[in-house]
Order: sequence, then structure tokens, then C-alpha cells
Amino acid sequence: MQNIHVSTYADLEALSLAAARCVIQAAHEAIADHGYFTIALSGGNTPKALYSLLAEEPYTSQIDWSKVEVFWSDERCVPPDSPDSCYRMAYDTLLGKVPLTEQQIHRVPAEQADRDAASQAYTDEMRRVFKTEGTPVFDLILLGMGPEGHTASLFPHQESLKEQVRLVMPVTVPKPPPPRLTFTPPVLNAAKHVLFLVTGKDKAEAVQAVLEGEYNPEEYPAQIVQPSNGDVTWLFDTGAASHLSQKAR
Ligand SMILES: O=C1O[C@H](COP(=O)(O)O)[C@@H](O)[C@H](O)[C@H]1O
Repeated sequence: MQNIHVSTYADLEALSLAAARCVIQAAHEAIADHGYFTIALSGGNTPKALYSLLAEEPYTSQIDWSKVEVFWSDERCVPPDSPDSCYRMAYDTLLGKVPLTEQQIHRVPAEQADRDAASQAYTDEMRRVFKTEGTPVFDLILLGMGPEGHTASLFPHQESLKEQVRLVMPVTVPKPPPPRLTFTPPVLNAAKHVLFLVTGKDKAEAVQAVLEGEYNPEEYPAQIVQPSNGDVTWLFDTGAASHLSQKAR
């Protein structure tokens, strides 16, 4: 049974401070529970401020980085040094500034020409780290949402929305750069916590549809995220939340 929490902040800065507190709390709970913290990062622009905060005091010393394992919920099929790479963005803002070893950073090998093999290799890597033959249960998955309701790289009306077997799969999406690898619904819905960061008035309509509209994940893929044993937290800025009813904010 999932719990849904919704909070709205004045701007990206306030939202990012709240997100940093959520990440720190999830890390503390996970490390106290099983000794390490597994997190899947998102790409895009919105989480940059959060990643920068986590690399700075007073936040960075609140996380025991030696017990963190970092993955990504989606990746663009570009080399890791490309400005479009989700890995590079996270490395430049956070991962390169905190005491993590290379072994703790599990980059999606999305630049490989054989995208099915790359998806399988990433699945194998997750299963190795999580010591499971099944679906890994992430302590925290960070996600964003696009103005058309996409999340990770699950876009409206794509086959990926129906995927129930693969954990990671190649997709071609209508947003540059189109070739990507993405987590599939089973991974997102196995997580203990999912944290969405959503800003901007251009996303207000999709936010309202996802939270208050009828269930229609073909149109609004973010609705698919309903972890069976996890919590979902939505953090909005006032622009993104502007079409929500007062009660939901
Ligand atoms: O393409 C992507 O977009 C979403 C949303 O990004 P944002 O810049 O609008 O926050 C992101 O979560 C995803 O990881 C990324 O590949």
C-alpha cells in the first residue's frame, strides 16, 4: 500500500532544500535498516540544484557516502562526457565532489551500440549489487516529469509503458536526444520511496491530470508510478502546482 505526499514550495531553491532533506532521511533510514543506501538518480535540469546542495555543507556530511550505491533511472544514449549525459550532469554537480569510489557509481552503459545488450548489462549490474535474481528494491528513486507527463524515459503511448519482464529497456523518445535506456514500470513500482521533483508552469496541466485526473497512464506515464510497498513524494514549485485544487497542495 503506497502513501502519497504532496508539497509545494515557492521556488526551485526551496524545493531543492526540501528534496535534500528527503534524500538524507531516506539514506539514514536505509543505512539503519540494512547497512547501505541505494539511490537511482534522474536526469534533466530540475535535480541539478539538489545535487549541488548534497555536495555542500551542511548537507554533505549528513550522508555516510561510503554506504551509498548510485544508479540512474534513465540515461541518454550518448558518451558519458556528453553535455546530454545524465551521468555527466550528476558527476559534475555531485558525484565528483563527494567521497564515493568508482565501484559505488553504477553508470548506465548507454553509449554502447547494442542497446539491448547495454540494457541487459545494466540489469545484471543491478542484480549483482542488490544480490537478487529478481527486481531490485531501491531505497530511493528520484524522478522528474515532463510537460507531457513522461517520467524517467517512459513517454506517452510507448510500448515501454506495458513492459513487465525487462527491468531496463531501450526506447526512442520524442525528446532529444531520442535514443535512451530507461527503467521500466516493475523497477519503479518495487521501490521503497519515489521522489518526484517537478517545476514550471508548463507542467501544471500534466501535474493536475496525473494527481487529480482519471487513471490514464498511456496519456500520462507518471501515473504508472505506484509502488506496491513504497511511498511517493511529489515536490512542486508554485508554477507546477498552479492547476491543482487547494486541497491537494
Ligand atoms: O528527459 C528527461 O526529462 C525528465 C524531466 O526533466 P526536467 O528537466 O524537466 O526535470 C527527467 O526526469 C529524465 O531523467 C530525463 O531523461
